[in-house]
Amino acid sequence: MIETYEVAARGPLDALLDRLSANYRRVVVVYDRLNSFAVAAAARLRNGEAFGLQCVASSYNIGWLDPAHQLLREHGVQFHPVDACMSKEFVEYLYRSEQDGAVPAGLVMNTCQALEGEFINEIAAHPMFKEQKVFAVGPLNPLLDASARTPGKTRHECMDWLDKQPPASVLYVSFGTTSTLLGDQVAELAAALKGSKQRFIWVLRDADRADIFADSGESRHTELLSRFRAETEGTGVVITGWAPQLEILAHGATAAFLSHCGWNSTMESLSHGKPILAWPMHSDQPLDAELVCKYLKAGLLVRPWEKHSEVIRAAAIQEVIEEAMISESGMAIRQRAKVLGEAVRASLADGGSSRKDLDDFVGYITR
Ligand SMILES: O=c1ccn([C@@H]2O[C@H](COP(=O)(O)OP(=O)(O)O[C@H]3O[C@H](CO)[C@@H](O)[C@H](O)[C@H]3O)[C@@H](O)[C@H]2O)c(=O)[nH]1
Repeated sequence: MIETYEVAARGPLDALLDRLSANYRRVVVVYDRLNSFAVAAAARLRNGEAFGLQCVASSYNIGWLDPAHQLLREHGVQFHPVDACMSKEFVEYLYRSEQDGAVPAGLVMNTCQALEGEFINEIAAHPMFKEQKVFAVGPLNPLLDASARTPGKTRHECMDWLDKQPPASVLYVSFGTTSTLLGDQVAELAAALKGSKQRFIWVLRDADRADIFADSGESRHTELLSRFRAETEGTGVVITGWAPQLEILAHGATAAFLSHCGWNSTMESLSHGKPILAWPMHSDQPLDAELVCKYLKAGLLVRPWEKHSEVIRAAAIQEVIEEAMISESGMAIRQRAKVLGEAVRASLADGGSSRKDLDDFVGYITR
């Protein structure tokens, strides 16, 4: 399917770049690294250059290049073989696009020194990237303040509920846009949330198909949901549509995030100082979970990758929720995430490393 998209996208991209190239001194193409065909499209122009936008962790790059890299080993961070975490077709596509020969001018990465300094510096010095400029400009997500009101926008009703909860008391649960939990696993997670007696917001959605804003979890779980909502009324909220994730993570009542560890969710959570209960599903997520829990020490593993084909029982999930929300070790992890959150924010402020890299990037492309 991705090949079909690529074939269809090449023509319109070439046409757009030709138009821009004729009218501007320089054309800079910032492309998602999955769209590496954009490198050749930029190279065709007399005045074009391409920068890969890296939407995954730079430690994932390191693991991809050398799964037994010292930086990973030193911290007990495990890089699981890529073909154990992704479909064979997708891995083949990634290798093919890596080998198509075209080299971009550089990389713009959604990460920052405060979280991944050692890995970023290692990438910048790596022979594979030595001809390229590397800029770590993350987080790319907006940083919201704790009152979490986006001016001019209608607030999601869960935010009014969150306003009424005590500070740092709510667990936010979401698995991003590409995962669907088995019915049995949904039931176990529901039992764990109820059993833990902790406040929660649970985004129960299936993987996106066409419309990302569509309600995608309600119908499959009607029976369970009506019972669960009645049993947990006042303690939690279930959302089956699109949740205002950033606002929830920024809110002062939110204590922690039970997450699949997609890189955007990981950055969004840490940049708002919230620890992660890590439940990786596929791709880069197992490494992100290891990075957060073992390297950054700002999370707890709910499900180690080795158990990804098993249904995790309620008791095991509940144990991790309780550890994160009410134990002393959980408090230490929450405190660590808070400190990291402040460091991430400082990266974007005047004098911060991401601010400098962004200024350098803009300086370079406008030279
Ligand atoms: O109800 C929802 C669900 C999601 N989001 C947002 O959607 C994004 C989800 O991104 P991410 O956490 O990275 O998860 P995925 O959608 O699963 O991301 C895919 O792409 C990422 C890289 O871009 C990879 O790291 C992941 O493994 C891959 O699954 C985030 O910005 C969330 O804030 C919402 O705002 N509301």
